[in-house]
Amino acid sequence: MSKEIVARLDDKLHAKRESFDKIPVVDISPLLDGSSKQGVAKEIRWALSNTGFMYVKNHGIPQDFVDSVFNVSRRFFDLPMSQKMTLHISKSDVAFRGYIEPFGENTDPGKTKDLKECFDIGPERSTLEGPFFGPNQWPSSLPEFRELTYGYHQKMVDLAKKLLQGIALSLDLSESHFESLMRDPISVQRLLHYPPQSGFVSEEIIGIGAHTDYGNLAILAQDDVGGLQVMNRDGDWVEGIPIHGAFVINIGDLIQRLTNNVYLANMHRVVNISGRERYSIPFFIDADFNATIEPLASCVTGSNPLRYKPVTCGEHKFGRFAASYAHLAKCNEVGRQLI
Ligand SMILES: O=C(O)CCC(=O)C(=O)O
Ligand SMILES: [Fe+2]
Repeated sequence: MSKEIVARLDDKLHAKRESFDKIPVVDISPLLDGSSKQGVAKEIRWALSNTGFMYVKNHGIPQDFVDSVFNVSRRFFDLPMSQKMTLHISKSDVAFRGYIEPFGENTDPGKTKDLKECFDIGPERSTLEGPFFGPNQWPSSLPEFRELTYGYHQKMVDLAKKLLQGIALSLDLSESHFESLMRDPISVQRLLHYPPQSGFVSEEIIGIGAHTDYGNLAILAQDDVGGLQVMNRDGDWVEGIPIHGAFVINIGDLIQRLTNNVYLANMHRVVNISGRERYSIPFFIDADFNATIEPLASCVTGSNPLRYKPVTCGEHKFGRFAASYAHLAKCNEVGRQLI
């Protein structure tokens, strides 16, 4: 049965479908079980320096657990708006936890309003300690939500640390290179919902505007709806087609800075014209708030001269948050004084 076309895309929103030999799918079991860490590191290097993003499979997170987090996420976003707004991110001060409504965060603020709605969770604290560290907000009407989503967050922290061991090896660093920068890292477990768009769709409003991720690494679980577009190193938009059981891995700004652009933080965006609701579950891991990130000497050469000054993780991340959150626009200066 042919599918009814419900949306027409602005030319600027087209993405091509790359063959999979150009978007590597890396089996990371030899990294996790230690049988061939260097072999996986080699594949990671190829992926991140050529295409710039990759899928990982055999990551050890059971699919039925991922599915149960998708289920509870759907139930959360189905709650009435008035209930979701009681958990609004602005109520968590600068801990940045809770619900973000459509257009509440715009990741390409000069160009695009983001239609997505989100829920953010981070490392649990009993009181506000400073930017990115404070109590989470939990929906009282979904008692299982907390255990499932926070459990998923914990598993993602562990997986991200393993992936960063592989990334360190891929850069000829010791596998523990990132440990001293990540004793108590900033991390965000996010749930996302993208309503479908119909009619004429332009860059002005899409699921999530073009952006790079801010930190070290993102691990993304997506449902089977599709709509993720990733820019490859040639500057072409390509479809990040869902692969059942695999995660999409994106490098964030901090790894781009660390590697002096040897690995690029890919631009990506979401355009959901499938006619279906789309859900995704990205996890972001950064470094410690005060960790200084500067280019590795091994990545600075005659043909690739030094591109970045040192920056602290917290300073970089806060700046990107302040630029993209509607609720922070007015308190940008106030927020900055808290750093
Ligand atoms: O939903 C997706 O597929 C991508 C989400 C994303 O890029 C983000 O939250 O930073
Ligand atoms: Fe992203």
